Amino acid sequence: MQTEKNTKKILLLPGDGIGPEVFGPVRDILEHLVTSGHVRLEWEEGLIGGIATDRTGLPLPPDTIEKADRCDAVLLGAVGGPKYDALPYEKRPERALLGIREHLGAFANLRPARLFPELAGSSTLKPEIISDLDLMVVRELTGGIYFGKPRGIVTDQGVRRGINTETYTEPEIARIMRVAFDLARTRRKKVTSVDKANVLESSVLWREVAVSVHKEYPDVELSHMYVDNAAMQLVRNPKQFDVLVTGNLFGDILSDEAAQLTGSIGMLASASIGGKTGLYEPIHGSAPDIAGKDIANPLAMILSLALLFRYSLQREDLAGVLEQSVQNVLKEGYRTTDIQGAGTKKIVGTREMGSLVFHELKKVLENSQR
Ligand SMILES: NC(=O)c1ccc[n+]([C@@H]2O[C@H](COP(=O)([O-])OP(=O)(O)OC[C@H]3O[C@@H](n4cnc5c(N)ncnc54)[C@H](O)[C@@H]3O)[C@@H](O)[C@H]2O)c1
Ligand SMILES: CC(C)[C@H](C(=O)O)[C@@H](O)C(=O)O
Ligand SMILES: [Mg+2]
Repeated sequence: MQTEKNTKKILLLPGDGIGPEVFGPVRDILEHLVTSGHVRLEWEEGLIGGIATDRTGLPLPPDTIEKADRCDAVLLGAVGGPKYDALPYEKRPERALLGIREHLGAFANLRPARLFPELAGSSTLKPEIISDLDLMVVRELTGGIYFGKPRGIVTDQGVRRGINTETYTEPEIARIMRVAFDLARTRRKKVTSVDKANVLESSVLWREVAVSVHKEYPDVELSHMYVDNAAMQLVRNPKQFDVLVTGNLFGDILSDEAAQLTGSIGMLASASIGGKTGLYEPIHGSAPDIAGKDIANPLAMILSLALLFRYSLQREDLAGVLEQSVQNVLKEGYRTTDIQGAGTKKIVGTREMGSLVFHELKKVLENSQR
């Protein structure tokens, strides 16, 4: 095990709904890693989303931005909820999420869909379709229709019109392509670029830039797929994919689909990198339908912390320890309700699952020191 020379700092933003619930084990894990001397780390907490609006009037208060700016990485739970759905766009919790991604310059969102073998019987897909699944969705995160202008709702001669703009510049496409090709080099060397180039000019440019950046990566295979076909292929034969690179909106949709291949959306972590500070969050939302019931799956949150160790703190060893701890708990047959299926020995709640992983982590660390 390595130890850190300098103390690193991370910002914890639990957010709304199940966010604070799935965050439960995070502090215990961090505390233990620090007190046992495995990492030199400090953390502070901040407000984001609906809870920030409730307490400060703003979904992304300046205090949160200031804290993020002094940190090496940000770990976020989830934002949003029905209470805030009627707010104007600028005040909505989701706006804060886009705001912090944009502020940090975190343009490359990595969403790894890897099936733990123990969960082959938990997905709604047949085990033979998903066994050994290991694909990476690389989603462009700070551009596209999420940020394009003009946007808004205007009234034209008494008729209301909602407007959003899908727009990508050549440099925006080139940099996300490089992230995808670089990642593919560490994997199975296959990139599938997903677009809608049969209809959208932004996708025509996307494809052209993909082809041109590919010339720097002759050792990586590049193919193109229309997004409607990609959505179908993901459930027909997902193992054909290694790295899928796509724009903001397509990536949002395809990654929820990919999550279900791994058993549940409660399993899929994400890393948003490329800017000054990495942002780590599960891909799921605040799940108002199950919030407060102690049934949410905390594993995507814990696996997001693993990604933080991997990509922002360069601690592959600790990322591996966390992933191993999750796997060991699954191997013992513990499941939250969303991943119950073949191999389940006991259904546990959010808190119990978190504490099982925490105790397993202590064991894995002890064994690694022997
Ligand atoms: N990154 C984020 O903060 C983020 C992401 C997506 C949605 N949202 C927001 O969350 C709110 C709810 O959105 P939604 O319902 O479309 O998406 P959601 O991801 O919150 O929930 C979708 C479904 O998945 C289930 N689910 C989600 N996470 C789970 C977990 N960890 N364990 C078990 N089941 C889980 C939920 O119960 C629900 O049935 C909205 O306000 C939305 O804008 C936030
Ligand atoms: C809540 C929403 C703004 C967000 C997105 O669309 O990026 C979410 O769905 C996600 O996948 O992180
Ligand atoms: Mg989403």
